[in-house]
Amino acid sequence: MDLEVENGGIEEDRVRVWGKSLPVPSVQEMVRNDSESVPERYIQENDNRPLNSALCSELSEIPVIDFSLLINGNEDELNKLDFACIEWGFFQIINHGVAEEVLHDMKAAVAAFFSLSLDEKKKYSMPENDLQGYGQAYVVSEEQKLDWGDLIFLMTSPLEARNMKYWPNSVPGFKEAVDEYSREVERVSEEIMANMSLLMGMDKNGLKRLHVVMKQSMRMNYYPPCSRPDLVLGVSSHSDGGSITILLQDDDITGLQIKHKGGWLPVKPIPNALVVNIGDAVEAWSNGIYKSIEHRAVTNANKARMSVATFVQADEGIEIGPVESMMQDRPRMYKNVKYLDYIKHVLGRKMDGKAHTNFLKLESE
Ligand SMILES: O=C(O)CCC(=O)C(=O)O
Ligand SMILES: [Fe+2]
Repeated sequence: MDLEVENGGIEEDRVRVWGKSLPVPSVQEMVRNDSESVPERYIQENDNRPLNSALCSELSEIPVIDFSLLINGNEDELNKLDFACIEWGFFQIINHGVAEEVLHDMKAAVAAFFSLSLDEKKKYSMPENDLQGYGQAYVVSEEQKLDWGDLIFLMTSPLEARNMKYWPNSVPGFKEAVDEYSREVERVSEEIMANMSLLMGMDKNGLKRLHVVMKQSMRMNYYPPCSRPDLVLGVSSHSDGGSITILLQDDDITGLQIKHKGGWLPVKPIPNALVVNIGDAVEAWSNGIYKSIEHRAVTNANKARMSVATFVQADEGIEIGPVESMMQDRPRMYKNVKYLDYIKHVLGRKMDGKAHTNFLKLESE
């Protein structure tokens, strides 16, 4: 089906690949009406069920980076960041300077949105030809397994990328809370990328320059409790296609799991910390030294969980591939491709219900 869109060029392409999602029921509403049933469409194939896939044999925690030490040029902390990006692809940051109140207001804004009536939430529904709004992403067939969660996806930066018709103005303080959090996450993500740039043999602005435009979007997730958490996934396994992702999650409910040493490892929340992970673009720029790790979210029988994933992404018009400084003593492992083509590839596979592959990798050809 060809979509009629008014935007030209890249925007049109993006809408074309992104905009095919079928409408699906709200999981939150389903659970409100009947908290026991788990419809067939949500029951994962055997191998993907939370308890059937191997858990990581090590009982370890992802690295914790002290952001205040990092930005003050502490050498040990910089080395810790390097280790985290190489061995884990995931870490938590503490002492990041984002005020507790800002984190609290952001979570409260998301909670307030999801507590609106269904009719009210539907005013911000994601239409077929857009990726922004309230709903579920990448649903293309009646057979496809569905995630046990609802979401609202918003472009947050640059300002001209925002489409305010999807911003729930019936939630008092929503815009202010997102604005403030967005600015803070931008500061934090720029500092992290500045330090990664140094580690990758560039100057501090290396990664920022490669982005041309630093784009930021937020996926706000709401996972209702599930009577059979052993059968469903809040978000099925994926890696993030952007540069880095910053995740804000509930302090007291574990849901995120990451692939580590061949098994799934739960990430235990640290109150007021932020979880950071490497996306496919940084993996490619770093020539595969930094890893974009598969992750998923599981549910539980008792409590709803919320999270906000903030994606930092480069302009779709750029070309991505390993930077020179990462190919000095290592052969090229990734090819150069237009970032837009990469996004199309990733989304195309999602739309076809296929497993994710990082087609930038030369060995995977
Ligand atoms: O909710 C979570 O813990 C993970 C969310 C996530 O991976 C995403 O939105 O990309
Ligand atoms: Fe993710």
